[in-house]
Amino acid sequence: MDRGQPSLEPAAAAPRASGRCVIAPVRAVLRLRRRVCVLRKRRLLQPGGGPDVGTGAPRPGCSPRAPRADLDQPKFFTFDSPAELPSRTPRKKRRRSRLVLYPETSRKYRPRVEHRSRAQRCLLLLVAIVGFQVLNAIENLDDNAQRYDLDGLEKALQRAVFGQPAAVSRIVALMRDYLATHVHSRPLLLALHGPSGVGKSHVGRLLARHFRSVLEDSALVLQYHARHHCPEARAAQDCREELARRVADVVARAEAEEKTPLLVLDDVELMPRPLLDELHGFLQPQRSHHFHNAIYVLLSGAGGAEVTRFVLQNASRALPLRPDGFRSAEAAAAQAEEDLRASLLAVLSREHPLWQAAAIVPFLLLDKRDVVSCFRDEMAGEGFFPDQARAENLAAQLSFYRVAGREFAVTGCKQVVATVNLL
Ligand SMILES: Nc1ncnc2c1ncn2[C@@H]1O[C@H](COP(=O)(O)OP(=O)(O)OP(=O)(O)O)[C@@H](O)[C@H]1O
Repeated sequence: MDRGQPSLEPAAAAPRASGRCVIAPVRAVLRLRRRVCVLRKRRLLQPGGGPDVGTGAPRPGCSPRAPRADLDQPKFFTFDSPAELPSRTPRKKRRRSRLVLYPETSRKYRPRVEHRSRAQRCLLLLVAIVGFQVLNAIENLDDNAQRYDLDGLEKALQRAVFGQPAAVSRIVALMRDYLATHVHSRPLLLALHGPSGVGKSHVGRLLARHFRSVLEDSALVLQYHARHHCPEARAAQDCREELARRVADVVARAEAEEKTPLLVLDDVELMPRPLLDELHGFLQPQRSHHFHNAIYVLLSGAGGAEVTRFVLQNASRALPLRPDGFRSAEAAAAQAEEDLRASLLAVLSREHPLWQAAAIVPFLLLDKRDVVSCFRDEMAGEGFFPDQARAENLAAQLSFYRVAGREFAVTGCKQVVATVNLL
């Protein structure tokens, strides 16, 4: 740059004495630089002085500490630093934001916006939906338990049925499990088996009464007595068709009302084989789905001999079949009942395949104490004072199996009604 402008001061470039041959050119160069800087600054300060006007940028070679207005400005001290000077150019007026007055208790600043990923939001939504559905399902199940009042049923059975606590618990537990879901792949088939007079029909009647009251439609409860509805004289095929029609009517009606019907079939041991075949057909998966939503209770004396033998063989154990509140006794009773069910299932399955699909509930022999309770209950029902001594006297007239110091009624409470009627 310096060498590019030698013509600005030609006199300075004239040759001098030989001792000064180095200093003279340097001085000339410095003088030239200073001169160029002054000229530039003047040019910058002129109005409309070219494209560089107002940029304020010092050129290379000129002192950065010398602002462009230095020449015209008075030399006195200010607090403005040189760096602040360019900002003195007229600024645009900024609009003041309106002052917002917040109440004392509220937030005075905007909440921080948290950036969450979309996947996280979707996941949260999914969790909320699933949680809502689970709650809804639990509520529906609770509704179902309330609709059929299974707690009430359990209490009623425990109060009215003597000597069969295990059977009552099992019946209610199976019903509770079944009614806990709305959609079923097959009906619930309860098979109550035991000797005569131990309360099978009694339980069947109590169940029918309970379901009639909770379903609020007596047509959704079918009570079929083989002895009465299909006596020996009647053709088995007619009975089969009639049974099929009655069951179809009940399940179709229950489907329309979105309820689970109850079908109690008594004296099943007297049923001709075609009727058992028909019943077996109701359980098949290929049947229309409304046949799957039903509770069948089959009452039968078949297997009664096995139950009697089992009870008498186990009578010497410390109340093995009567869970009277002791944990060990309960465990022993549960195991004994499991064995009994397995042996009954083996016997009954040989008779008909229907029983393989059934939940077997054994009804045990009643002991003397239970028979006395039956007498007292019947006496109270008939308007007599339920005197304990009198009930014991009446019970003593019945026949008992006497094993290991215990007494089991041969005919259970079967003769109780007839005996009390004679009083
Ligand atoms: N465990 C029991 N608790 C209360 N009462 C009972 C019990 N067992 C029988 N009874 C009374 O005896 C009567 C006859 O019993 P139930 O008809 O239930 O016997 P069952 O087991 O069905 O016998 P079967 O197989 O001969 O019909 C009932 O009406 C009931 O009053």
